[in-house]
Amino acid sequence: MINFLRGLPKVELHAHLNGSLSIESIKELAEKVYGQQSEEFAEMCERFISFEKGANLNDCFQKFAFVHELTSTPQGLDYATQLAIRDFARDNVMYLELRTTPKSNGNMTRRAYLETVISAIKRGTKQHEINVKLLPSINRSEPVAVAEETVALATEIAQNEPDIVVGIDFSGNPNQGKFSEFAPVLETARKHGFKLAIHCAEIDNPVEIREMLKFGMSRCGHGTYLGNSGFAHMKQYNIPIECCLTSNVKSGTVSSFGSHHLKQLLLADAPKVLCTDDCGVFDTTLSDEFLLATETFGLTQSQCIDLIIEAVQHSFATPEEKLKMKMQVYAYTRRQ
Ligand SMILES: CNc1ncnc2c1ncn2[C@@H]1O[C@H](COP(=O)(O)O)[C@@H](O)[C@H]1O
Ligand SMILES: [Zn+2]
Repeated sequence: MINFLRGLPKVELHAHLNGSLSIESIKELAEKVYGQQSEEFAEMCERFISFEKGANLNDCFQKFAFVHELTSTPQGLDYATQLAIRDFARDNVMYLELRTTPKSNGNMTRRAYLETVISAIKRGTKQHEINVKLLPSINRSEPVAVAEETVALATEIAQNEPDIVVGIDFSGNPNQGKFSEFAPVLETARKHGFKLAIHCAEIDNPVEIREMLKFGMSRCGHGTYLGNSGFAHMKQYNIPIECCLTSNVKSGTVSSFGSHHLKQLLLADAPKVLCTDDCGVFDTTLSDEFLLATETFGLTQSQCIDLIIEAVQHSFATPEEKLKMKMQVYAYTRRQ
């Protein structure tokens, strides 16, 4: 099964750039940024991917600082983006929607951050057989003014790069920030033609979940606490839930793989896509996530193919790109 899954051309719709670097790539990046690496750095890498029993989401969010340090210069960010694309391409991901929060610091502005990532995407897609889109992220734990700047920049840059900048992601620590305060800027993004991928119901917050469902979205990140009525809503409006099994279990929002809500979504025939979230932090790959789904829920090879086709449908790709992806999947299945 694992060889079939590794070879299968896959679609990754939920991947945060700074969370997606494998340990090997982090080491490569550190070599590039800092030069020769110490034993201490190797130990930090081990700590980065190890989770204490009972770890929670807040613990996860602390981990990102480690990578953010390495991507705090244009050179580091450029290299990190290329490495992330290479890692996904090596796992036979044919289409990737990468999301990342533009950050400003003494080395670069948010505009420079986005331009650096886009330039790396353009080179990465020439070097590897992969199509990559970008969803600039709004981090809910930052001020609304930052979100406004991100959406304004995304809107401007998308005029020159309409094939790359296709949507906006709403993410960050769900214990912080209020969705209602970000709704106006997300509405502006939607009016400018961006698709919205919103982290929704990653924790149990019924008031916010209601607000988000009313607001609407193109895709829902996690959806863990939507409950049966929420799942029915998503099915009615054809909004897929981006399921990230390892992320949810390691961050403690789901207690075990067997109790993951993917099971209910499969039973209800509700829209769903399998994703990694942060394959670096959670030490996984998209192929591993599919393997987990086959082992936990008994999915067959043909059901895995159906899930890829479902992801193609829910991607923010053009109709031509979607057709090309389907042909690639069918060509692979014919060779099996
Ligand atoms: C585990 N579940 C999650 N829930 C919510 N937001 C998450 C997340 N995992 C990652 N992020 C968001 O992505 C950022 C890292 O990538 P970028 O620096 O943007 O490339 C994190 O700082 C957080 O804002
Ligand atoms: Zn996420």
